[in-house]
Amino acid sequence: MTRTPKIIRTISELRKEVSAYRRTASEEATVGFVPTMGYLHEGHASLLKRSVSENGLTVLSIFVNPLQFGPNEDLTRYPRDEQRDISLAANNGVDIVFLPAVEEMYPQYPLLTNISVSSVTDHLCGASRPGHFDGVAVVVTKLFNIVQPDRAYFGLKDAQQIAVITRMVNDLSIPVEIVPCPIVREQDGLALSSRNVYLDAEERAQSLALSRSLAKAEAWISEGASANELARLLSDEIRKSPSADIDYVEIVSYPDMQPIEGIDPLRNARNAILIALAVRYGRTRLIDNKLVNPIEAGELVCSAK
Ligand SMILES: Nc1ncnc2c1ncn2[C@@H]1O[C@H](COP(=O)(O)OP(=O)(O)OP(=O)(O)O)[C@@H](O)[C@H]1O
Ligand SMILES: CC(C)(CO)[C@@H](O)C(=O)[O-]
Ligand code: BAL
Repeated sequence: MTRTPKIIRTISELRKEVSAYRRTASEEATVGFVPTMGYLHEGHASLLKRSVSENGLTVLSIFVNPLQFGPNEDLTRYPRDEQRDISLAANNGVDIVFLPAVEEMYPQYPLLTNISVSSVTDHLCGASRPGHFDGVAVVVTKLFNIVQPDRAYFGLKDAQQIAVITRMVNDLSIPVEIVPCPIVREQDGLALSSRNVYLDAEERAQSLALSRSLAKAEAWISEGASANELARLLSDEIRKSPSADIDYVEIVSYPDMQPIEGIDPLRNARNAILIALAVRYGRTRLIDNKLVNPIEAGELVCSAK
């Protein structure tokens, strides 16, 4: 569905548009929201399509949030292409693209307010990117306050992010339903990510080690691997790509994100388990994951509102 979206850069104008929609639309009409950092790809498009199919109004935000980048991370070189993003939004039926400048979002910088979700951030990206999820929690809360959506759509590629946001929304009674959406992959298995553009041809070829190792995980679990053995098998498989620099390979419960203890072999687990990877190729850090027993995970993570 093609539609020319409204391009909005200020909080006040965005609020005005969404209120006008709510005033004129029927009572059951809902607002769907897809927060992103732009440089959109088919993973983002899948979230937009889902929102457009489930809501009367879909708002896409594009904002590279400085609060969630560490001092040595890629904030300044993060890929951007506003015109291409607006075309992708139009091709997917988005009604409003919200494109605030940093000064619009954070007129008083640095902020004096922080939101810190504990425990679910102890491992994986929470441990390897200190402060990252505080920055995500602040910007997502701020965006929720601006857009006031009924539903917000997030990709399971960032599974820990969904766990953090769902817990925050439940803890703080933020009135929004969090909708987790499946990981979209290239045909050869690489999870789509804006950062894939950083990879040179050799790194791109080697990066298949992430999805290849995850594809083997189910067989290793059926064969009786424990969590530690599975982590070792995955790491050995990833290291077959010689430039891989493993940040983490972790097996945790989902969505509480705690190391698996007392379940051996892992195939005896009845609750959802997340197998999560972060691997560097040169200057590019890639993440990927696989949910085991995902039906339980779906029930657990969809509980907000
Ligand atoms: N391959 C994918 N499949 C499904 N959803 C995705 C995929 N990649 C990103 N998303 C989701 O899109 C939303 C916005 O993510 P973001 O703009 O950071 O894109 P990204 O490709 O993950 O970027 P990055 O390379 O910075 O990790 C998040 O909810 C994220 O989980
Ligand atoms: C949710 C988000 C847009 C917040 O900046 C970001 O973390 C992302 O793109 O996943
Ligand atoms: N999708 C994750 C955003 C980040 O890496 O900062």
